[in-house]
Amino acid sequence: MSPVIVALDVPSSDQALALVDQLDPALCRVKVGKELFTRCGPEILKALHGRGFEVFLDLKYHDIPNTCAQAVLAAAEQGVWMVNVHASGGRRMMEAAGEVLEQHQLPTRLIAVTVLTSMSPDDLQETGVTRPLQEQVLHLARLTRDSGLHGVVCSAQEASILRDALGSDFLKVTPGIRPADSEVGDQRRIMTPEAAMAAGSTHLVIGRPISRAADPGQVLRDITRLLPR
Ligand SMILES: O=C(O)c1cc(=O)[nH]c(=O)n1[C@@H]1O[C@H](COP(=O)(O)O)[C@@H](O)[C@H]1O
Repeated sequence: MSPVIVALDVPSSDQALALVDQLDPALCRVKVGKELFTRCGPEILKALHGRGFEVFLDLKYHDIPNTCAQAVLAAAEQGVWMVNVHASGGRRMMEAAGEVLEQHQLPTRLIAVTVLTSMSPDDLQETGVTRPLQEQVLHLARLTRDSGLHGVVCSAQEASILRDALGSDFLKVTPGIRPADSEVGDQRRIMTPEAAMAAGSTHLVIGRPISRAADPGQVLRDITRLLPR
């Protein structure tokens, strides 16, 4: 299966479906995030599943353990392939979320966001975290692994450090992917698709470079061609 996950960051179901109709489910999974889900709700998941796509529901839950676990359960019961929480919610929150999936024998992959790829070292410092950014990512990734989750969201710039520390099987889902000629936008820790795979990313989240392209299907095929088989 392809490591590419296309972020469907568009404001309507019609736009999301028009976009995925240009994508081949053999070449990517898709990600539904806060904008699309808040506007369209679970119906969009059904529509994407019906078109043969595996879905990463990216709502980045961060709440008390019970609330977070029940939200993860609600997501998994809709058949999504992957769901995420914020690692900064802590061990008890992550353990509760993992346990509820186990109790219900649901196969959904559960991962945790370490430090958002839009954050620079200065942005992180400003939140009161004083250790270097890569150390904070590693710290939260260890906590995530020790809490029993399947992997993390991090930037590809940290992927090799996490691969060395936590192994290749621990998922490293990396947004902030930018093909050489594309706009950086609000991302701060970026890498090209091929460099990210070489660094140890297991999955590449790609949004605007595909969704805002004149021919999203062609950009996806071009990226796929650059990746190891
Ligand atoms: O959890 C995520 O998917 C996520 C975490 C993170 O640290 N950075 C990040 O960009 N994302 C998501 O990944 C996507 C990146 O989109 P583009 O910047 O358009 O490629 C967006 O949908 C973000 O919400």
